Amino acid sequence: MSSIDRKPGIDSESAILVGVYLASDRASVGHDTSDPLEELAGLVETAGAEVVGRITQNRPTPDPASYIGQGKVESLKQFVDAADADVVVFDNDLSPAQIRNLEETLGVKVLDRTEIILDIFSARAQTHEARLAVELAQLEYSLPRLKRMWTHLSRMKMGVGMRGPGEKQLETDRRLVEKRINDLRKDLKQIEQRKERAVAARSDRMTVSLVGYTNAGKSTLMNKLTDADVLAEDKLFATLDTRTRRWQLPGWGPVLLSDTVGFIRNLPHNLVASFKATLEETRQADLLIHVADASNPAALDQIAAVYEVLQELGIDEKDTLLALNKVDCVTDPLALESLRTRYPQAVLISAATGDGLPRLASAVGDALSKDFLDLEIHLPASDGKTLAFLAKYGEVLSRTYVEDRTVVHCRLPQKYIGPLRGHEDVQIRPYKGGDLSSSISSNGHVDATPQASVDEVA
Ligand SMILES: Nc1nc2c(ncn2[C@@H]2O[C@H](COP(=O)(O)OP(=O)(O)OP(=O)(O)O)[C@@H](O)[C@H]2O)c(=O)[nH]1
Ligand SMILES: [Mg+2]
Repeated sequence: MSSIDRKPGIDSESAILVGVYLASDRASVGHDTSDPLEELAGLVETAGAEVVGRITQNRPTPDPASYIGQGKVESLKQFVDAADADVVVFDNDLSPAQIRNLEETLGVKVLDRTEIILDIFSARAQTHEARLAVELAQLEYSLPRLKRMWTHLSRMKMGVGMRGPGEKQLETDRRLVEKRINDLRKDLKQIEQRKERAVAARSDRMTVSLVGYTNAGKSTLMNKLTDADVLAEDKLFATLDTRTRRWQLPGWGPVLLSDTVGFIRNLPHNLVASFKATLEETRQADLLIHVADASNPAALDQIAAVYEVLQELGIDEKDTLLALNKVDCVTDPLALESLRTRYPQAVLISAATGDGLPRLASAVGDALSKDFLDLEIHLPASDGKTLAFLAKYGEVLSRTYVEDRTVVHCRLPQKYIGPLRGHEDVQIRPYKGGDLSSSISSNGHVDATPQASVDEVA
C-alpha cells in the first residue's frame, strides 16, 4: 500500500509552524495567555523535528484554496526558502485540496496538526491494541485523501489530468484501504468486548482512574502513589496504554488505580474512538481523578479540553476530583488563584514532591464513601455465600443471629445492591442504628419497608 505511506515521519526534519486564528477561535480562547504555537512546537519536537520558524495570522475565515491568504502564502514561501525548511506544519486542520495547493506553491511537504498527532501515536504505540487503534485512525484519516496522493503520483508519471490506469489504481487502493479499515474495526471491537468483560470481572475493588491533558503528570502521580514503574517524561503522549495498580488508600484499604493515555485539545475524533478499548478502565471506573498542570499558562483551556473528550467518551457524568498538579513550579500565583476560584473543590498537589498527596487521598476516600450505603441485611443463617459476598465487597460492621436468620450491619457500594437482589430470601434495608436483633419481629420476619434511596438501587 505504497501510496498511503506518502508521508514518512518528520524525524530530524526542520519545520516551520503556521497558526491561523479565526474570529471564532479568538472569542473562545480569551483567557489563554500562552504562546498559541507552543503546544504545536511541543508536538512537532516530540515527533522528532526541529522547529526553525513560526508564522501566525488572524483571519475572519479560512481562505478556501490555501487556508492562509495569497499574500501570506508568498511570504511563507520566502520564509521556507530562506530557512531551508523541509516541512510546514499548520496548527489548523486543512482540507486535502488546501494541502495540495500549498504543497505545490511551497515545494515542501505540508502537514496539519492531526497528522502530527497521528505520527506521534504511531511512533509510540507499543502494545498490539494501541498499534491497531493507531493504524485504524490513520487509515480513516487517509481515505478521503487518497485522491490527492494519486494526483501527486499521476503528475509525476503522466502529467496532469490523465485518466485511465490512474483511476483504476485509485479504486483498487480505496478498496484495499476500506477492507483493512473494516478488518481493524472488527478486531478492535473484539478486543474491546474482551476487555470490557475482563475489567468488569476484576471490579471487586473500587476503581479510580487518572485522566487529564497530556504531560499533566498522571504517570508521575501513579508512580508516587503505587510504586508503579510507569514511564513518565517531559514528552507529549508518553503513555499510550493503560496500567492498573493497587493503591493502598490510607484509612480505606486497597483500591485499583489506573493511568492511561493523555488527552489534547481537538484530539482527532477517530483517534478517540479507536482508543475505546484502551480507555475501558476509565469508562468503568468508580471515580476519576482529573490531573491538570497548574503551572501551564493554558491550564484553563486544557481542563476544558479534557471535559470535552470525557463528553465524547460518554463519561462526563462520572464523579470526578480535580487535582491541580505541579504547584511546586507555578510561576504565576495570580493564575493559580484564578484556577482555585474557578474550581474551589480542586486539590492542590505536586506529584513530584509529594505535596498535597495526603489531602488528595482523603478526598478520594470521601468521594468513594459517598457511594456506600449503610445497610441492614437479613439472610438465612445457612446462606454462607451471601455473607461471603458482603464481606468481600463491603465492610461488615456487625453480625447477629436470631433463630434461623442472620442480621448484618454492613456498608456496601451502591453498585453491589443489584447483584444482591438475585439472592433468594435476602432483605435489604437502610441501617437505622440500634440493636439489630430487635428489628426482627416475633414471627422471625423483617419489617420490609425499605427507604426510597435503597429501593431505587435495589
Ligand atoms: N515540577 C513538576 N514536574 C512534574 C510534576 N508532575 C509531573 N511532572 C513532570 O511533568 C512531565 C510529564 O509527566 P508525566 O507523568 O509523564 O505526565 P502524563 O500526564 O503521564 O503525560 P502523558 O503520558 O504524556 O499523557 C515529566 O517531566 C514529569 O517529571 C510536578 O508535580 N512538578
Ligand atoms: Mg503518562
